[in-house]
Amino acid sequence: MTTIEASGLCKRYGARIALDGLTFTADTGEVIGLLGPNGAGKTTAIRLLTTILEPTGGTFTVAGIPGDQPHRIRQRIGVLPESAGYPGRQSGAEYLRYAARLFGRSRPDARTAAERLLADVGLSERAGARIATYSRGMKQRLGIARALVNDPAVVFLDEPTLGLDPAGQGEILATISDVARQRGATVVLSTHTLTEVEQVCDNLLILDRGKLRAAGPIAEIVAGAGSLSSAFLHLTGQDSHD
Ligand SMILES: Nc1ncnc2c1ncn2[C@@H]1O[C@H](COP(=O)(O)OP(=O)(O)OP(=O)(O)O)[C@@H](O)[C@H]1O
Repeated sequence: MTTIEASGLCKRYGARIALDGLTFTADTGEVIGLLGPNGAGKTTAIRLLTTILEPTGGTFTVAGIPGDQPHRIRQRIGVLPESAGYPGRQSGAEYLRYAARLFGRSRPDARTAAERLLADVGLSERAGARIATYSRGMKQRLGIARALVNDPAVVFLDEPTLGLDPAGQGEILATISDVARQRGATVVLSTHTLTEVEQVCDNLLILDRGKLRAAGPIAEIVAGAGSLSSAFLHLTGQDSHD
């Protein structure tokens, strides 16, 4: 089932075009990578699809809901923004229980949901510890759990592995795969790390300076270029640094 449809999506800031006609679809259970160098338009695309920004052109639907109904879309999505802040004095369990209550869960339901989500992201053992004592990777996993609290159809993760060591990165990537496979959610993963894309993404969108340079299964994008890094260099003129 198609869960995201974007057609000619544009965002302008005065004379600057941050996103220039993004068109793609994504399906249930798919991890779709949004890849591109700095300034490519990845965060802008995520902000448009999550209804934080309004497009200056084009149309989209998320979870079958048209983009002009942002309140309904927000009920059906989960988001881990690029730089999420956390209340350091709360425990992970308190934070998730509160988030579940915001979505209208009863107190016992919120407790059960928080416990399950903490287990899903491998944080059960630290559930009662203050978030201030969590590592960066643990905070990111808590952020993913927070994004799942309303059982979303589509989850948007903006550079979730930024600043993590390889072990932390691996844990996040495993969590992302689980979200797509076990929950059947669509995951939109923004990154500029090619190895990450190759490990978890089914399909890929390569953006550069606001324009979509390639879209489709990784194997198709790699075909001809020999490797994803060669394809990336060819499409964006930039080295991938990994
Ligand atoms: N509020 C804004 N006002 C003006 N220009 C903006 C604004 N937000 C983004 N831009 C510009 O739009 C372009 C796309 O930015 P965006 O943040 O979407 O890129 P990105 O691919 O997420 O980059 P990064 O990997 O550095 O986060 C950039 O040229 C950026 O400078």
